Amino acid sequence: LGLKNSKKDNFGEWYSELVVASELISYYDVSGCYILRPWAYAMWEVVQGWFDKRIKQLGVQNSYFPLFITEDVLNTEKDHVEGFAPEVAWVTKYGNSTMDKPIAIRPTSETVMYPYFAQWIRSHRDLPLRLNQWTNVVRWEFKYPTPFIRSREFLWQEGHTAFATQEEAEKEVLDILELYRGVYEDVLAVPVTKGRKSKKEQFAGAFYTTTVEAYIPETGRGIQGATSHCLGQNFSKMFSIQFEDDDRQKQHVWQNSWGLTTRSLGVMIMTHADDKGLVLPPRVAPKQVVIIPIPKANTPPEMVQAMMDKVSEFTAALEGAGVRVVTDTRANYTPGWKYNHWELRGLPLRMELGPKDMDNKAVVLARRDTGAKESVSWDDVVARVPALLETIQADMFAAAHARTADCTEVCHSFEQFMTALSNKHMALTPWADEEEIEEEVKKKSTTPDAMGAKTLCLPFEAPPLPEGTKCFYSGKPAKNWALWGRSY
Ligand SMILES: O=C(C[C@H]1NCCC[C@H]1O)Cn1cnc2c(c1=O)CCCC2
Ligand SMILES: [Mg+2]
Repeated sequence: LGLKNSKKDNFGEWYSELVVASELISYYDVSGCYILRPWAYAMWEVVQGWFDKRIKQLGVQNSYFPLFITEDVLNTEKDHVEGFAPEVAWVTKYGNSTMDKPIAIRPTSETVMYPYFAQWIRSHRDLPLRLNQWTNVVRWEFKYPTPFIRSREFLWQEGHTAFATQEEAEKEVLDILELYRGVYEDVLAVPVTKGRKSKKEQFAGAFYTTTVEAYIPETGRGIQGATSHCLGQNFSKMFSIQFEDDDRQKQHVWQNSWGLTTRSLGVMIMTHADDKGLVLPPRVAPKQVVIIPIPKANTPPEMVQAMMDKVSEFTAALEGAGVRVVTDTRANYTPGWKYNHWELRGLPLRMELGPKDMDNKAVVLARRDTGAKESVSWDDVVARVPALLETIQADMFAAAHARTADCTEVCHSFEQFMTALSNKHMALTPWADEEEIEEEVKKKSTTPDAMGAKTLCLPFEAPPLPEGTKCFYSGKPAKNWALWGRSY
């Protein structure tokens, strides 16, 4: 029952125990792979539903491309793949036979899709082409696997779009990035920073990469939430994806690709969960209210029946109001046991209905995020519950935002930078925007028990940069601001 061994200050153990005890995850016998149990999958479906609805409003269509990639097609784009080659998983056998050529399992689908983009796109009338797919991908990662955060197979969506002009492509990059901000801040109640990745940190195949970055205060590590890349014409030149413009001139299309994964659920869990278990933001909670009748030993049978009728009545009324309800009327468990059970699973609200409440024609609502309890008369329940759920959503975001805001220090020297890291904070610094600086800082900030810091992003919203401001590290004229941190 509940979390036996660890508290959130013992973060790694706490997280691993929590995701299993709350029945989100089961460990699987292929290392780095996890089972997403219904409580987790239901949350992924909420994220999918929210994002899918909005990309369709933008004109994106879903499709499905094969899982397998031939070797020569995967290698079409040498430098985009060679850095990642060790992570690619291959099929070499079927039955007792050996494939004459091994086939790769998709780690991402640029090379799967783009030969067909080249076939389908002939004229500017075929543009824009905007496809998305909801799939699994496999990357044989060597870094420490962590449920949701890093696994060898994960679920994601990958958007792949093609436009006639740079302007259209660049506008979409930011439209999608705004949707990713919405997934994190409006659904998962997780604050993120929008920005561009540095040349060193960006996807090698991209023209530039934009990102939403989250932060885990307990570990002092940043984490990439989702990416929206402008690919420019890099891939269209490689795959000869051309269209004829009005003057019958052949032009290479401008492309984007963008992805969000099940990692988003792990970030939400790490951000909000506590020592009693999950704390789910109402918008992502598979169930938002658990109704628990509490008959006493001496409660007359007719009142017990009245209680149960009330439970059914509130369930129907709240579901009619769009609230996701579960009831716990199991006779063989104590109220305390039930409270633990549903707190561990993170339900935002508990509705208690005891004999006193029956006499007062009221219920008690208990918030999971603050523990606050309030008595609500029966007539007000159907109005109060949705309103309280919205309040909980907003309060959870505000609390997480406050925690993260305290975790960023503006630094003008390497000493201040190292102090920020030792405080498990992120460092926002003016810098000369040179890759050598990132390499040196990463080396110098690596300690025996902590990895080096890297640039998480160049934030779109940054302080002013007055003429003459110096790079925190090199002392050279600063070109822009960078947000640095240790990261996942
Ligand atoms: O996946 C991308 C780019 C792009 N893929 C589509 C979704 C958005 C965005 O992440 C980058 N990338 C990361 N990781 C790998 C590859 C890779 O291209 C290819 C080989 C295996 C590992
Ligand atoms: Mg990777």
